[in-house]
Amino acid sequence: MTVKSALKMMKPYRTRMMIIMSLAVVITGISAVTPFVNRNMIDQGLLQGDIHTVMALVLLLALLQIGGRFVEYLQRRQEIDISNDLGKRLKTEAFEHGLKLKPQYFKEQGFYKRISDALYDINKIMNIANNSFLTIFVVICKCVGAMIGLIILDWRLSILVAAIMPIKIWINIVIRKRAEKLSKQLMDDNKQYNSWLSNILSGITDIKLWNLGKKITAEYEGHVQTINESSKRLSLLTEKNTLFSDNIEFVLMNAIYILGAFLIMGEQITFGGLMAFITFAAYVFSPVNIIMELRIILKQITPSVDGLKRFNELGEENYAATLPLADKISTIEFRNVSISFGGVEILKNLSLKINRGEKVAIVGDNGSGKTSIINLLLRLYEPTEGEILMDGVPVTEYNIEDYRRKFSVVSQDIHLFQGTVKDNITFGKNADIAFNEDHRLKFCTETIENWDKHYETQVGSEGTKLSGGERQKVALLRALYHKSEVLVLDEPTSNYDKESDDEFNRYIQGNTDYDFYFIVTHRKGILPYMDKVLELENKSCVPVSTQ
Ligand SMILES: Nc1ncnc2c1ncn2[C@@H]1O[C@H](COP(=O)(O)OP(=O)(O)OP(=O)(O)O)[C@@H](O)[C@H]1O
Repeated sequence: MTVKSALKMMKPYRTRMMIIMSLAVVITGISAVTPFVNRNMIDQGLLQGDIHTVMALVLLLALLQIGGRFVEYLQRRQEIDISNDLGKRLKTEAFEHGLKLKPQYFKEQGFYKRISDALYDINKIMNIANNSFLTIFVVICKCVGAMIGLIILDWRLSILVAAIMPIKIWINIVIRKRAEKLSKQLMDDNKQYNSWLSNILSGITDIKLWNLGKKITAEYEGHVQTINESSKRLSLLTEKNTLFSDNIEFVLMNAIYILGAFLIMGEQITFGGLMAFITFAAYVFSPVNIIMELRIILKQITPSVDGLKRFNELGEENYAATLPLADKISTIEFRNVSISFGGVEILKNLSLKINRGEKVAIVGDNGSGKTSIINLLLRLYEPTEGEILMDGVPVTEYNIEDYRRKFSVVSQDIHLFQGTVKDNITFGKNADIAFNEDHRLKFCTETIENWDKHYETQVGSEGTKLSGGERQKVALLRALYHKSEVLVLDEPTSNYDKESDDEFNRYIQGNTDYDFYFIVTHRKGILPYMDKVLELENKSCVPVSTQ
């Protein structure tokens, strides 16, 4: 993360940052003053047997301590607010960016994996904020304050304290390098686990049917074990850092005692001065330790910062275009369109032109590329070569949301969201469902009206409470409810019973609600009602008779 991008990220929090820094100045003052009060309390109070001075200075020390803690609390509050808000912002932005990504990025890794990887990276980065990254200002101020106090108390002992710093920094550099490597390993382990889990979650039924439970559990255990080992190595590294730092401090303290003893004997420092020095040397060390640990944490998040950067750089679909689409589309054209997957060509040089009012069926063998044509039309796939035009303009020049608004779609793989049938049809619009009056749709609406709760029936997770045919009927009603110009149906009746299929064909036959109809089908009954039937053969389309 560059300093520039970090500063840009913190821009909305300028006021809060100012508050944090002002509070830091107060803490610096308290840190600088406290050692002197402590020394005077010992020299002029304790050693002189002056109880009044002791009482007064102890009270002053208590006030400084309580005041300092309260200021730190106020500061921490600001920090938590910033961290929460920043976390929410980053996650929401990543989620929104994820939704806008070009569909090609979900081919190899599904949406869940892409998003969960990005959210994992954000959580890692936010770790920094939660580990009081902002407090670094305060910590530095505190350290500087205490250092000034120590120098005034005794410059010779202060040199001893300062001499230890390069050793601590050197250890830290070594540990940081290792931390970066281990963090990358932990991140890769977590991402692999996420990928595995997203694949498993969607296959629970098959896991049961094929008795894969034991195998999957063993795989799960393996993933958890790998992650545990990586995080253990990382945690132990932090512990090693603490171990070395503590021992160095221990040696230093003893050196201060010895040098301090000589200084007291030479009457160059008072007893109270030495005690105050030793107590407040810790004021210097604990901030230095925090800063060093933060440097390690910074290294730990480097792979996540890089990962998030790569995610943010993935291209989005065209949401920016302002080129208006005609209210009524006249033509849709595929011009020399080819598409390949992993070097395997599925469609080659496909050209076709559909005019307004035409009903088009696409037929062909399994895997011949019918759904690919639909996905190209819906801009879920991009042609490897050639282009698709709407009213003579390449579709890529239109704003993606405006473009998709032109389509009412029933996909081959229907997804229903958890909720009621009505939720799934209207997407939360509180309007009445008026299909009931359309008699041509009775084959769909009657199915739903026969249920106890009609449109209020719960569909279950991914629509599992409904049968395959019922799901297709709900999906058809959804497409019709959000009526637009182009009706796209990809094997919409593959699970229908014979009667419903016939009714559906009759519905399409008499229907003029849409300007364009694209129907992918293996069922021949609908073909006589189509204006054009295109058969996919040898990676291209050939018109066939509609009879
Ligand atoms: N996202 C993808 N990544 C890789 N290969 C793909 C992808 N989408 C489609 N294919 C491949 O392209 C070919 C055509 O697939 P498509 O779904 O278009 O066929 P289809 O004619 O609709 O088949 P079906 O009648 O079985 O539904 C298949 O061999 C499929 O494996």
